[in-house]
Amino acid sequence: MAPRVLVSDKLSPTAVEIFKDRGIEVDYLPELGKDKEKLLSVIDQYDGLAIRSATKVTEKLINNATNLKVVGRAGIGVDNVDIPAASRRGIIVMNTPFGNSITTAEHAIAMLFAVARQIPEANASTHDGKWEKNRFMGVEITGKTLGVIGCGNIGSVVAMRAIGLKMHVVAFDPFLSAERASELGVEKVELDELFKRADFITLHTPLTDKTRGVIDKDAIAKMKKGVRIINCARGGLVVEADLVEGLKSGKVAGAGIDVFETEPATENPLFNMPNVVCTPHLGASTSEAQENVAIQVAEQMADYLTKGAVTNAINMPSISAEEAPRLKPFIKLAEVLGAFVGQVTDEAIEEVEILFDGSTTEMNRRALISAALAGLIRPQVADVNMVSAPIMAKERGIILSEVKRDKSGVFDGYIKLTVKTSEKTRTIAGTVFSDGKPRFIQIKGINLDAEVGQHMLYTTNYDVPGIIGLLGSICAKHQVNIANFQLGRNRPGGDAIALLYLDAPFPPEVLRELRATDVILSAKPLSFDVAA
Ligand SMILES: NC(=O)c1ccc[n+]([C@@H]2O[C@H](COP(=O)([O-])OP(=O)(O)OC[C@H]3O[C@@H](n4cnc5c(N)ncnc54)[C@H](O)[C@@H]3O)[C@@H](O)[C@H]2O)c1
Ligand SMILES: O=C(O)CC[C@@H](O)C(=O)O
Repeated sequence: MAPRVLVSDKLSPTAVEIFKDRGIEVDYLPELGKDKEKLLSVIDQYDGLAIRSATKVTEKLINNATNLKVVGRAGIGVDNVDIPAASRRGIIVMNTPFGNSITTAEHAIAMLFAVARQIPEANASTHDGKWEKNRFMGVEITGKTLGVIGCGNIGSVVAMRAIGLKMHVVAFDPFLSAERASELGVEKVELDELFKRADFITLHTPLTDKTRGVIDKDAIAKMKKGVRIINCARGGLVVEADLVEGLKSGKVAGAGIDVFETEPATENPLFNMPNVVCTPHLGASTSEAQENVAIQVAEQMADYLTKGAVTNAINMPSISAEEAPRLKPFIKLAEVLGAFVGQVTDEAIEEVEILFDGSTTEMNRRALISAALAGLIRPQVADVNMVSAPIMAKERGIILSEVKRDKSGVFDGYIKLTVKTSEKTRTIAGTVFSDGKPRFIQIKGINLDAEVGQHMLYTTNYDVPGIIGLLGSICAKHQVNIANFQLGRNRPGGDAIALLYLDAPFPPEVLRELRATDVILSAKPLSFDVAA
């Protein structure tokens, strides 16, 4: 059945065309972004949800979205999506990190000029026929210092434009390297230094616990008298009540505000204050940017829904469309290795080590680790997937480590999983053969070459004569048909294991009989999803 996507915000029609061209059924219902109840009632019909900022992807919506696999944000900020809730449900959240950066940077520069020259108020007054030439005395921006808080994609474009306008740019961004700062021609400073020196301040960080309220009354107190503040990033970065006070006192000479603490902002203390220029979250609103983000989000969502490729996901490692075919069998391998250990483990898992040998070191290891964790946790939590598994592992306090090693054996590469619980340490290794199918190549340190079957029985036993006969006769007595058999041992007379391939799940009463023998140490039925 073709995947179904709902577009619940206003997106360029190109996105709809792309979905259709890629064989995806699409419903374009932009009014649903503002109609929470209706959206809640239909969301279970969709595999994908394409949004801008009006749709709020809340935990409640996610809980109703029983088929949803991907949320695509045509834009940058994903603060309208409950990412932890989506991740717990295994839903990928993607954004389009570059498509509207230039447009938003240009809006910030437009705000800079609008506030420097009071253009909106001068415009309104002139339209009113007042000709108030003396009322609107502006300031030049040439030679002035611009303080950029957050020098990422948008902040750096703003910085470059401002340098072109002959401003001096100081930037505060804990993640800005000295090399990048010098490449951009900005001076990297601490926040207090920026407050002290900037004539204009522009914000370009995400809204996080660290950045919330970065411009408050204490920050304003540290600024130059006559500073002008621009916010085209997120409402909440500026404490609006404190900015109002700063404007009233004359400490702040003007502000350009595109984003608000509460949106849609239909009333706000900043409205109608002198030299406060407000726009209704228009930063990304150019035809070019909207075309870019719509195309990008539709391509990314279609790639995921039709090919399993993951690009620009917030909660999942990327998998390119090119690498997806080669990676897919190894993802399956990592998952079955995890699933094997997960099914034989009854105690709480404390530590997981994933060893990548040879060619697997060059692969997308984050994706492989997520797959191994998903397999490991699934016996306890059925609906875990590669998105939710790393979070669940973290929530369970599992310590995760990764080891990379050059090719060390006969295989081009393999993956080995070591799982430590309070009781014991279990190891299993596997590889993918040229037929694209995963194989177990070592269990408990015992080498073997075993395919993965849908229904299996795993036993540990003493290496004594008669094991095959014993297993065979007990199974035969209960009409359990053995399709195949694999044995392995560490040394003659030492530890041994057996893997039985069965046509149906292993009946519990037969297990009891097997465990009652004095040569079978443990017997665990296993099942694997062997579908490609
Ligand atoms: N107004 C709009 O319509 C509009 C459009 C696009 C983006 N945005 C918003 O603009 C913001 C920036 O977007 P971007 O694409 O440049 O993001 P980005 O991730 O490329 O850049 C953000 C920068 O902020 C920095 N940062 C993080 N924490 C910081 C802190 N505590 N102090 C200082 N810097 C910090 C990061 O290191 C990064 O360099 C986002 O909030 C985004 O949602 C708004
Ligand atoms: O979709 C929009 O208009 C706003 C987008 C913007 O806030 C973003 O974070 O990309």
